[in-house]
Amino acid sequence: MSILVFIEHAEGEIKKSSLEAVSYAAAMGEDVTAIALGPVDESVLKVAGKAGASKVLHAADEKLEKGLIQPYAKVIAQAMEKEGAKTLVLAKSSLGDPVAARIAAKLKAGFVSNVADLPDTSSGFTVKRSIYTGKAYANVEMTTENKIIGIKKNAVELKEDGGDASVEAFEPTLDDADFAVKITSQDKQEGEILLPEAEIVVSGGRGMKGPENWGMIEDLAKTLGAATGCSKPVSDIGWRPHHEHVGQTGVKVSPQLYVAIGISGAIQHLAGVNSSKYILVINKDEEAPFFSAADYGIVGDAFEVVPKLTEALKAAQN
Ligand SMILES: Cc1cc2nc3c(=O)[nH]c(=O)nc-3n(C[C@H](O)[C@H](O)[C@H](O)COP(=O)(O)OP(=O)(O)OC[C@H]3O[C@@H](n4cnc5c(N)ncnc54)[C@H](O)[C@@H]3O)c2cc1C
Repeated sequence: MSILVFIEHAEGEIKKSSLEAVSYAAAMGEDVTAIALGPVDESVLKVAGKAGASKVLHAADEKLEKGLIQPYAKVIAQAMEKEGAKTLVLAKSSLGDPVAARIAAKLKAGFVSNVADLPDTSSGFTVKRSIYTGKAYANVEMTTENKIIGIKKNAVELKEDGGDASVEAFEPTLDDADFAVKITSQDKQEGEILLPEAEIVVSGGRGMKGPENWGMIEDLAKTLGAATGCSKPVSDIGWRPHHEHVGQTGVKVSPQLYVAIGISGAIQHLAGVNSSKYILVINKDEEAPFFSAADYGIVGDAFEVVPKLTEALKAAQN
């Protein structure tokens, strides 16, 4: 019996969070089949093998190009039935969660999202999910035969030592009613790294004193290939656009590295960043609360530290 993993792709690549989901399923010790929807090159899908999938089902229909909840749920449920898969694993995402909820209703499956560790099967089937914006864990027992597990970003080690997966065309049964809801257009910020997807985020707070000083944040971000973010007051005052505001009431990020510059570390800000793998804090006040959430800290004036850091990184890159 195999585990099915729904993999999302964008701009000709499988999303890293989906590859983490494949690695999670492979670590469960069963054969892993992945499923990808919409047009994408076969060579891209083969990469799922490195993370642990033996096969990728590809429903290449152009109508599945954009992530539509209803048809996606139908296709993935059909794939589960075809493969005899009782477990579906997918990355927790704005697409994955509603698709999973719909499949759960269809297949009478239990669904737990934001899972951060492998299931404990010593007595029953219990998964550990991250709650309270990463501040605590809940153990959840799943008693249904069909199970859906949504994986928290950055919680699982990505396996990269497998071979290529085989790719098999998958022809689902769909009808016009499945496409009753259409995405008519999608606008994306151009030329920037999107904050929610970024692997590295460089954020500035009120300690930056004014918008005229953001050049050094942008320079550091560009050097690191990072997206830029900010604290709420910074966007409230209009120093930075609102879509950069990180925190409880803003964007929640889960990058590999979050660099917080001149941000105090209020609980509402931390709520948006504590899923980051590593946090580096630069603050001139050694008592700033952010230091207790940091993996690395530099106590110093941002106006001295940041240009030196950027310079050193540029020198190291050359
Ligand atoms: C309901 C509610 C929701 C909220 N939601 C959010 C949210 O989503 N996101 C969010 O960010 N906030 C949110 N807030 C606001 C939050 O409580 C804090 O007020 C805010 O995060 C503080 O922003 P800051 O750290 O940029 O500014 P400050 O608290 O003013 O901190 C500035 C920091 O910069 C440091 N500093 C000053 N000069 C320098 C220098 N030269 N070099 C280095 N460091 C320097 C200071 O030591 C200080 O630690 C919310 C508040 C409420 C009540």
